[in-house]
Amino acid sequence: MTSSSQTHFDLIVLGTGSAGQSVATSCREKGWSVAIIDPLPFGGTCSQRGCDPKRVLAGAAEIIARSRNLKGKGIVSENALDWSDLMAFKTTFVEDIPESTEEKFKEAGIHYVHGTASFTDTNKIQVGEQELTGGKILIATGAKPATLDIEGEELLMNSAGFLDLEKLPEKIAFIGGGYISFEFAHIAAEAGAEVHLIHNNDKPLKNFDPDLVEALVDSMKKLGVNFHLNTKTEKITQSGDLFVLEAKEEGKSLRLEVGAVIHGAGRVPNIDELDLEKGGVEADKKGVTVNEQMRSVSNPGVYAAGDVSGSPGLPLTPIAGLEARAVTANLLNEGNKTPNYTATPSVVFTYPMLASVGMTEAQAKDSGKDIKVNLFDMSGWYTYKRMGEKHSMAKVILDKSDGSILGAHVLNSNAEHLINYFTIAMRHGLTAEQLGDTLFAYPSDGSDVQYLLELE
Ligand SMILES: Cc1cc2nc3c(=O)[nH]c(=O)nc-3n(C[C@H](O)[C@H](O)[C@H](O)COP(=O)(O)OP(=O)(O)OC[C@H]3O[C@@H](n4cnc5c(N)ncnc54)[C@H](O)[C@@H]3O)c2cc1C
Ligand SMILES: NC(=O)c1ccc[n+]([C@@H]2O[C@H](COP(=O)([O-])OP(=O)(O)OC[C@H]3O[C@@H](n4cnc5c(N)ncnc54)[C@H](O)[C@@H]3O)[C@@H](O)[C@H]2O)c1
Repeated sequence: MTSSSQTHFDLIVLGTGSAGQSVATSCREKGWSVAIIDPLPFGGTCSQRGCDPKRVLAGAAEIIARSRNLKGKGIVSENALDWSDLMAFKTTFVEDIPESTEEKFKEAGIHYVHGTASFTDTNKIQVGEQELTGGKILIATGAKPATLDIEGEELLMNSAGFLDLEKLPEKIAFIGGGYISFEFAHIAAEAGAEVHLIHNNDKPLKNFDPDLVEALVDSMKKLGVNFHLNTKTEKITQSGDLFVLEAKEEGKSLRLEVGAVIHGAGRVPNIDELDLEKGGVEADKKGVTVNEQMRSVSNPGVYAAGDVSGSPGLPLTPIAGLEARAVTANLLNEGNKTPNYTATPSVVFTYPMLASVGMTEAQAKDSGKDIKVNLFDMSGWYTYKRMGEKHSMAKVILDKSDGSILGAHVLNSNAEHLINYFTIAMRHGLTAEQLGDTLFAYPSDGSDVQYLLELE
């Protein structure tokens, strides 16, 4: 580790998440002196408070759903989730991360500081009592739950709180109809809670295909999730151990008494504490304003990557990695690397899973291209029938002029795999004919792909 008296570094990194760690370690490997700062236990959101612990819980919920689908078709046992065992299992994935991340920094000779960083000048960072100067500075401070302007908002539990719940409340409400609420609502419902999902308009999961979202909502309603669309939460109060949520659902009063109200209503770039003005760093509500090389448009010594960057990339882990790799290349070679966002896949880890890559049908229609839309209910197809899946759909959008694949949208147990096949094809320019001509093992999810790609 570098001496604690050192105050100048070739690079100062703010944030130890996917983006920050990647740039810090790569630059250090090339001999740069690097400092990294974070106020929270090192390791960032995805591994400790996001994707990874979430998927451990979702994986168990998936087993329950899968066995229910085959009940009476060979499966007899009534499966059930034990929340505290599941949480203990989840903890095994996250508990070592802060220490192992810190150890990694130590071994690499990266100077690390626990604390909240802020700019004091264009190349100066204050953290606690220390002031550090950086040849270059990377802002990789991620995102945080948006402020909702609801009376009693301080009573909301955020996503990290849900992932740490020691006991699952019997009744639980989620505000927002996006990724977090859908994924957590599914887990909570499979674990036996009464679940309410409150969304402020009639389009939950607004960036996904509406036909497939409708089918997912139908599937979750059958599981017992209560959807409150076009609903405005007005007030949250506490009454003993319970929380009272008062809302207007399509003009009518809604009152819910629940054990927890979870914030799933959007995340915003984490910039409020950075004093960006002192650093001469421009930002807006999308995050730090960067050019195509991820460099601040107002301070050439500053870069941003991941959820905090105001780039066109979605706030997802693979994008944090992609942007970090571009920043590293530009720092090390003073080069001109721009992240290639072509075909960014995204999955909502419910069961069935909902996945998407490329254009939606509406975007493809607006593009003026000559398109073919292949929409299939696949629930009767062998792959899904043998697993007793009632909700299985795919929509693939093709460009008739050159046979290229413009978008793919899938709802079923294999959506995470199918979307990756489409992503490979779209990112590397394979046409529908070429993807359809690929040999996939039979019988597998891949062997269905050819039937989704008909151009005539
Ligand atoms: C519940 C949940 C589930 C998710 N699931 C998925 C998923 O399944 N798939 C997927 O692709 N994405 C998922 N995401 C999104 C994914 O976690 C993020 O896109 C990714 O973690 C962003 O990485 P990052 O490095 O930009 O930021 P982060 O990992 O958030 O790291 C930012 C770090 O900066 C630190 N920081 C903040 N302020 C300061 C400061 N002033 N000074 C120094 N450090 C600071 C923070 O403490 C944090 O550790 C999920 C997110 C959530 C919340
Ligand atoms: N599987 C994944 O990849 C995954 C999972 C979780 C989170 N994430 C990332 O985290 C980000 C944040 O997730 P999220 O689910 O909080 O946000 P989101 O942007 O996906 O959805 C939030 C929804 O809440 C609604 N909303 C906003 N204010 C509301 C209010 N007062 N009442 C009711 N509804 C309201 C909005 O209309 C919006 O559709 C995502 O954009 C995503 O990038 C990804």
